[in-house]
Amino acid sequence: MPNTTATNPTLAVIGFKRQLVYHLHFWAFIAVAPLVLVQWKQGHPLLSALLILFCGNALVVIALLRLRDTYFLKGRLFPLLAVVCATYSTIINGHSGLYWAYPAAIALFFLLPLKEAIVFNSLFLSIMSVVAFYKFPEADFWRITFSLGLSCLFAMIFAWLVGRLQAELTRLATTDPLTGCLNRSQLADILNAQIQIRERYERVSSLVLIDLDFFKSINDHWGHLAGDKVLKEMAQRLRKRLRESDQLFRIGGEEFMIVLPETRHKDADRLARQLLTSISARPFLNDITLTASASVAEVSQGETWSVWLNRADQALYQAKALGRNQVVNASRPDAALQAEPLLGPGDNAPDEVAPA
Ligand SMILES: Nc1nc2c(ncn2[C@@H]2O[C@H](COP(=O)(O)OP(=O)(O)OP(=O)(O)O)[C@@H](O)[C@H]2O)c(=O)[nH]1
Repeated sequence: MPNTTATNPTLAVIGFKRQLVYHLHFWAFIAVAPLVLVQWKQGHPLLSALLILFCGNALVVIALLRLRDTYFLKGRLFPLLAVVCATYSTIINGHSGLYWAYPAAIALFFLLPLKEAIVFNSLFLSIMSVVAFYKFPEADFWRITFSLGLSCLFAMIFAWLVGRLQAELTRLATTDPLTGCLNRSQLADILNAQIQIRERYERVSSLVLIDLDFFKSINDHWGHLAGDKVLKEMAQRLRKRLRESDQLFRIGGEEFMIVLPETRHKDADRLARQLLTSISARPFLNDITLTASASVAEVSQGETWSVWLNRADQALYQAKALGRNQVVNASRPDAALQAEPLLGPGDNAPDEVAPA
């Protein structure tokens, strides 16, 4: 099965799950395949048939993962068949069948979503307890119930912690630690999703780029730590004005990007102007007056995410070249001529940045 390096955290998680499914099916097949014959020879054709089903499913999943890098039913058939085989084997074989209940219960936590695995395992544990109660002496019934229950509990704790670790690592890999905004790792995926909505449903999205003006002079004048605090406050001010569905990225030192789903350039342009006003209207850290430049680009038919972003980038460059503290709309070919400066302290030269 392909083991390529993932290009973003989401793909890394998907790759991890595929590897897990592959190894579980592979080693379970190796362990269980000989039992088909053993059970057949011992005169248990039904169990032998169930094991054939289990091995057949494992083989198909292994082949699909090797050849197409995909599998079906989210790997649910494996744990389902495993618990059925283990239960039936315990009923007809006694202790020698019971040994298989332990790996089956643990596999449930590896392959199913946590809540589903807990429900499924509780059911499995109850059935196995009933079987043990009728099949074995009372002391064994208690031993089996507690040891199987403890195995399930350990597996559940492990799966829960791995899930939390995975979520935390994904959060760390996809967000900027300073501002909490998304970083560039998700950029292509999120822009591509908007492009697909545009192509499929003809619903347009826009993106806004915002870059603080003369930010270098803030660092030079007030120090890097103050610069960091300004960036944090900037993200807070932007976030305050955005909807839940909008996505805020920090894509460069003092450059932010906002993806606005289902938003035409006219509305995006209005929002960008309001955002620039919210930046220039009130000093940062109570003292530092700042302006920003922005560009707006509505996604066009047939363009790729990099072309879309590049259009916005060019427009932002124009906004800077035209004197900053303004919005340039990338959708208009004559955007440069129509850019309108905003009122505010942005007319300051870099060395004029001073306490308000
Ligand atoms: N404090 C702080 N500064 C940063 C961070 N990332 C980038 N910078 C600074 O941001 C400044 C960006 O400078 P420039 O690219 O010249 O841009 P600018 O001074 O804003 O000028 P214009 O964009 O042309 O208006 C540099 O001084 C960087 O060191 C950061 O995380 N924290």
